[in-house]
Parts: sequence; C-alpha cells; structure tokens
Amino acid sequence: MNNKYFIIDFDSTFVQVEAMDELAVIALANHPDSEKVIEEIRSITNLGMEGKISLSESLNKRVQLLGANKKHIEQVITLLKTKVTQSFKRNSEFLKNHASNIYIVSSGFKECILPVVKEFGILENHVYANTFTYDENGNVNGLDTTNPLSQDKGKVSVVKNLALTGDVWAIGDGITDYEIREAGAASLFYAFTENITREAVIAKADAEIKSFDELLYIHELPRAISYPRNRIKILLLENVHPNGIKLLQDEGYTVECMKGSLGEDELCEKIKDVSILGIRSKTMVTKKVLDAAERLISIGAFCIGTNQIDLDYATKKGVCVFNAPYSNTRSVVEMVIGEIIMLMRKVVSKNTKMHKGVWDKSADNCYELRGKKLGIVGYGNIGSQLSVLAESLGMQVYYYDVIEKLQLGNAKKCDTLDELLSIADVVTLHVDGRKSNANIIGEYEFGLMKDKVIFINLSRGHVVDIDAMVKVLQSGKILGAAVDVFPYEPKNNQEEFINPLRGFDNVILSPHIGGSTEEAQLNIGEFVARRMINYVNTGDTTQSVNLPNIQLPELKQAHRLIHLHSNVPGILAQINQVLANHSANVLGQYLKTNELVGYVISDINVEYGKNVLNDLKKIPGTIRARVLY
Ligand SMILES: NC(=O)c1ccc[n+]([C@@H]2O[C@H](COP(=O)([O-])OP(=O)(O)OC[C@H]3O[C@@H](n4cnc5c(N)ncnc54)[C@H](O)[C@@H]3O)[C@@H](O)[C@H]2O)c1
Ligand SMILES: O=C(O)CC[C@@H](O)C(=O)O
Repeated sequence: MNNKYFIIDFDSTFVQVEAMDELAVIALANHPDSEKVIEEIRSITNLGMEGKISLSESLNKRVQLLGANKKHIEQVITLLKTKVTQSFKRNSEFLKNHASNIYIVSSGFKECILPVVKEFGILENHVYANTFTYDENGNVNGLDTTNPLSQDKGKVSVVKNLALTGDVWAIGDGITDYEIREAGAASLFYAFTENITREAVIAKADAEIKSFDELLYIHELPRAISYPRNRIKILLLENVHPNGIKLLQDEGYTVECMKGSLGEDELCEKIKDVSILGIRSKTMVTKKVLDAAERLISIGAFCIGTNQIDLDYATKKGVCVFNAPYSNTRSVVEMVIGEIIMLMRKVVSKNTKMHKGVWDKSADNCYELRGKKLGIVGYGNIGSQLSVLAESLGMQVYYYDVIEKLQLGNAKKCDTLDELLSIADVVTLHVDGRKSNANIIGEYEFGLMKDKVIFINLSRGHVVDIDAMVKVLQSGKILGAAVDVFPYEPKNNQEEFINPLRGFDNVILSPHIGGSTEEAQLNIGEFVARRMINYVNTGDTTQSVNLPNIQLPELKQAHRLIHLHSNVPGILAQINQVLANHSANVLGQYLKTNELVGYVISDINVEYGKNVLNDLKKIPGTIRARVLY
C-alpha cells in the first residue's frame, strides 16, 4: 500500500449530498423565496459539476446566494455526519489503517468537511478544501480567494503539489476530479456513482465504480465485504412489492424490475449476468433457463408455489431457492370463504342478470353454508386454516391429504379422495403443484361428486381436467364454481385470457389473485427479499426450498468458506484437508446434506493461505465455493 494514493472528493462522493446545497436549505429556511434560491444554488452546483461553468464562477455565485452564518455551519456538519456514503462507512477500518495514503481534495469548504472525515481517521493535513470568510457577526461574506481550490483547476494544482509518486487514484463524481487525471497528477480517474450518476463524467473516466468496495475489490485491497454488492445483479419479474425491491436496493445490489413475466427465450437472454432472480407464479424457470444463467446463485419465488421452477436441476446447479410459504395463506382462505357464500346464494348469476335489468328475486337453489359439508383436498397451510375458519361459520369439515395430517377442531379425515368427493357439498382444492397432481380431478372424480356441488380451485391450474369440468358444468350438475388458476395463464395484463370456462354465469373466474392482497404482497416481498439477502451475505439457507437448511451464527472476526457439492462420500474430509494444507484455523464448521447436495460452512481465522478457495473449488464434486466476510 505504500505507493498507492487515494484522492477522494467530498460532496456526493464521501458524503451522499452536496454540502453547499444542504447548507443553503438550512441557511435559507426562513427566507421568503427560499425554494427559488435553493433551486438556483442546485443548478449552479450541477453546471459546475458538469463543467458547463467555471468552478470559481460556480463557487462565488453560490456563496453570495447562501446567506449562511457559523450557526448554520454547525447544523450542516451534524447533518453531513449522518450522510456519509455507505461504502465509505463500511470501510472505515481501511480508511483508518491507511490514513497516510488518503487525501480529501474538495472544492467545498473545510469547515464542513473536516469534522466529518476526521471521524474516519482522515488526517487533518490531508484535507484540502476552501475556507469561508466571515464578517464580524459570524456571517459568511465570501471565500478565501488565495486558496488554489477557489480557482479553476484548483484540484490539479493541489494534487500536483503533493508530488506523490506511485499509483494515484482520483475518485469523484465531477469533472474537476477528472481534471486531476487529465493533467497527469493522477494515474487513474474513477467516476464514483454510488450517490449520483453523471454520464458526462463517466464518459471521461478510466472506470466507473459504484462503491468504494468496488475499488478495493478491483485492486484486491483489504475491505469490509468480500464482494461489492453493486456487482450483484438482481432481476425481479412479475411486479414484486416495492418494499421487497427497496430492501434489496438498500443492500446496495443492482436491481432491475419488470411488471410481467418473460418467456423462456427472452429469459435465457436476460438472465446471463443475473445473480438473483425474483419471480412469482408465471415465470417458468426451466433447465434451459438455468443453463443460460451463468452467475445465478439464488431464486426467490415471491409466492407459495415453486412448481414453476425445475427445483432438482436448480439444486444440482447450486441455486438456492426461497419462497414465502405462509405470507398469503390467509388471503386465499378469505377468498375461498367469500366465494362459497357468493356461489351458494347465486349472487354471481343474479348480479349478471341485474346488470341486464332482470329482477330475479327467488330463493331457488340458494343455501346457507351453516351445516353444509366442506371437503378440503390438501390439508396443508391453506387447507388447515380454511378448516378452522369454515368450522367457525358452522360448516362440517372433511379433509383428504396424501400424507397423515392431524385434524384441527372437529374436522374429519377421509381415507380416500373418493370418500371425500362423495360426501362434500363443497369441494375445494388446496394441493401443491407437484407434477403428479396433474388432472387429479377429471371426469371420474366429477362423477363422484354430489348433485349441486360447489367446486373451487385456487391451488394450481393443471390439477383439474378443464374439458371434463366444462362437460359437467354443461350438464348442470355443478351449482357453482370458482376458479382462480389455469393450466395456461396470460404472461401479463395485456394478453387475452383464453379458456373454455369463459361464459358460464355460475362460474367465478379470477386472474390468479387468491394471494393478491396488499397485506400478502407486502409480507411476501419483505420475507423473500430478507431470505435472499441473508443467503447472499451470510450463506444462511434457513427456509430454502431446495438446499439443506442451515441456520448460521453471525460472522465475527472470521472468514466464511462456503462449499456446496454433490452428495457423494468423502467431501468433508477433503475440505478439511485443504483447510489443513493452508493452515486455516477452523472456528466453526456446519454441515448438512439432502439427497442431492451437501452444504459445508467453515468459519476460519482470517489468517490463511490465499489459494484456499481455489483449492476448495478443485475438489471433485464441487458445485460452488465462495468466501464471505
Ligand atoms: N391462488 C393463489 O393465488 C394461491 C395463493 C397461495 C397458494 N396457492 C396454491 O395453493 C396450494 C396450497 O398451498 P399451501 O400453502 O396450503 O401448500 P402446502 O404445501 O402447505 O399444502 C399442500 C398440501 O396438499 C397435500 N397434497 C399434495 N398432493 C395431494 C393430493 N394429490 N391429494 C391430497 N393432498 C395432496 C400435501 O400433502 C400438503 O399437505 C398450492 O398449490 C399453492 O401454490 C395459490
Ligand atoms: O402471486 C402469484 O403469482 C402466485 C400466488 C400463488 O399462486 C402462490 O403460489 O403463492
């Protein structure tokens, strides 16, 4: 590190904001035309940053408009301390440990800058900036014009005077930072875009860095996190809730969102450099998609069902899949109850008639649900919660599940599907979307149902043979039906819904919205985003659908080596041999396997051979190995 120097800009680089703009907001708070003046100051700042007016002109104009005094400067310092850029904050240890290599060179004002950067160990005599001049009452009345930083190319002359020999890297968001490199006073200029992106500046830069982590990563320097988060690209399809998006953005990941889903070919193209994919029920993540995904480490299904993902193949490729197993359960249950009532009272067909002007007041074939037999197929999270609510409304609940399930309340277990179908007044499906559930309700099963049955499917489209259902609807056997899920569903809201169930006035059709409530989507968005963040940042697989679930302790003063491999004998021994070869002191080790893969986490002392990760990757059967800190 001896011959590497960092020339760091302050405004919008070391801190997230422009100190002068913030000072203006504070100083002009009681000014009658404050908004107008602040806007003027901001536009002058930008003109200066983009090189459209000279720096001295920009500075002078702004100071005159400011009307600030010493009290305001105190207030802006307090504010700036809360606005330090995340990646500088994260790497405070690096800044402290290498203080002699770090300079802050800014056209801003030292009074505002020094108290902020000092807290990060920056040396006072390494801070170069302008200084205000004051009148006898402590009001700012100008700036020290003898300071080179008040002049055009001031940064250039300051850095030249430092006479640094070695690698000098200028890091900033403005043209004046580039000028240091242009004049040959710095060897490289990095356009810093964590806070603001100026295309004109990026165009001049040797490279864009979206965070200070990225610079440290590029140059293999000591850093707070192993991999810059902004390099982790996330693609979120199908309208994920804004809270989920924000959680991921706040972590520093690069997030792209799309409202609809993508077809296989489009997704194959789009997914190439994506590390995390977020979907709901419509996006099919096939083998072909997984093969096209060169960097994918995790998929978040922002829903319950995961049948749209080739889970076995994802597991073999070491892609960790999460879903939200409970967040929309209640929403589905409420919709089922509502639909049973609407169908039993023929509200749906009567509503259609009313809109055509037909007054059909009659009680024919209209029933209370009290005392009726509800047959639940699939007694999982939704089925069992429905059981409790339906019973509280006076229904007699029967259920059938392929695995042994404890009954809740007075619900009665049926030993076969046939038994349930022949007992129930209302049949509702809540099975999962496994492939073998295709057409579990077809002609034969409809035949077993009672006359005037109410039939509901809010589970998955492929579990019902739609042609058989159409026949039985035409026969008049079904009193009413509600269907929310279909074997083929439109990819987005622009595509027409085409299905033979259209046109029956006793059938409620809904566009797969059983779980689409504000409450559920918010919960799902946050739940899945948190699971994925935890996995990426710590390796924790708790509640993953496909990888062995390991809940990990927080990583403190250690590096975490993560090794995912095919589940074959002897891998743990080989991992430990590699660790021994590199004299790595193991602080904790965690292992779990499922039938396809094994997951080994080794927390080790930070002193270890550099090639340990490469050697771990060479172990036969390795799917993925990474280091985290
Ligand atoms: N319409 C929507 O918007 C919406 C919202 C949420 C969930 N869902 C779907 O609802 C279904 C149920 O969700 P959950 O959270 O209760 O799932 P779950 O996994 O908790 O429960 C499914 C239950 O079905 C049982 N099962 C599977 N196949 C069966 C079969 N052939 N016969 C009888 N039982 C069978 C399983 O053993 C399990 O107990 C899933 O398909 C899910 O994707 C739809
Ligand atoms: O929101 C979705 O797309 C799917 C909802 C539901 O089917 C689920 O599986 O949770």
